[in-house]
Amino acid sequence: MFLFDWFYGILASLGLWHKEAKILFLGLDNAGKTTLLHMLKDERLVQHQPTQHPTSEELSIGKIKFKAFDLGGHQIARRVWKDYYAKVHLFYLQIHLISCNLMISVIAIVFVVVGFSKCASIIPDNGSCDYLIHEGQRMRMGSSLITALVLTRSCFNSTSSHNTIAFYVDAVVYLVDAYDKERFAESKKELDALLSDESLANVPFLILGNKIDIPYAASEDELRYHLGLTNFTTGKGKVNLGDSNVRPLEVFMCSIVRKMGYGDGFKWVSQYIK
Ligand SMILES: Nc1nc2c(ncn2[C@@H]2O[C@H](COP(=O)(O)OP(=O)(O)OP(=O)(O)O)[C@@H](O)[C@H]2O)c(=O)[nH]1
Ligand SMILES: [Mg+2]
Repeated sequence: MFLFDWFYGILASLGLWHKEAKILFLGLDNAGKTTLLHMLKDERLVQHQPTQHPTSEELSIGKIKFKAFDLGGHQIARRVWKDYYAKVHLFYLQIHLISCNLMISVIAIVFVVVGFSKCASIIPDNGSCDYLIHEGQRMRMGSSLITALVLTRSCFNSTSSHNTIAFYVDAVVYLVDAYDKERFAESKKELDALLSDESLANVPFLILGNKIDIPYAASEDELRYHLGLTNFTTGKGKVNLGDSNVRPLEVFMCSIVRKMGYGDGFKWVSQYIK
């Protein structure tokens, strides 16, 4: 099978069967992310509803495991993109009960439970608790968290520290609808935000200009120009960027429905996945 061959060939040549590569599929709504994911998964062209919730697919071919994350592209969905690549600040909060008024303690505990209910983990440990808080979730905890901390300060002795780790992303595949010229500026804005995010510094970006089967879709040069990439792409084919500290970035035009173009793109990006 053709798709099997090129996919296996790309990943096998890189030794990716030894690890689970994490690739994010990003881009505006209607760009074709889910269509691509399913085309890679089972080579089927399916009409999808707009993606409401992030999904991931383990693409397992032979011994190769490859995890692709399809994050919806509409405006609300874009807010969670960061949760999938941002550096994670782990807040380490150790709380010891030191006193006090039972009523305040109970209220404090309720607020703590509500406020921290979305935390990554809660590990009871001899009367103290450690809370690991995901940076992306921190904002959403809102007032109950603040109230919890204020209350706990009054009846608990707490110490906190935090350190930063990063979720590792191997590559970003950024899809653009090459026919929808009116939305190039919006697409550029989102792309610029991703490219300037320090959590994604040095992560290879494959930009796919999709839907070139539609007459009057933008050409590659046109797309590069509108995305502001004219002088920023790093070259097709095998380009060794090893010691240069330059982020690999390239534009490939494709038509997912016609099964053309994206294979070259994946082949290109795979050389930069360590
Ligand atoms: N003509 C054409 N249409 C395509 C192509 N790829 C995808 N589409 C169509 O574009 C529309 C949107 O595709 P989706 O894969 O749902 O887009 P998405 O990026 O996942 O969108 P959200 O889930 O809203 O973020 C669908 O109607 C697809 O059939 C292509 O190569 N050519
Ligand atoms: Mg989708």
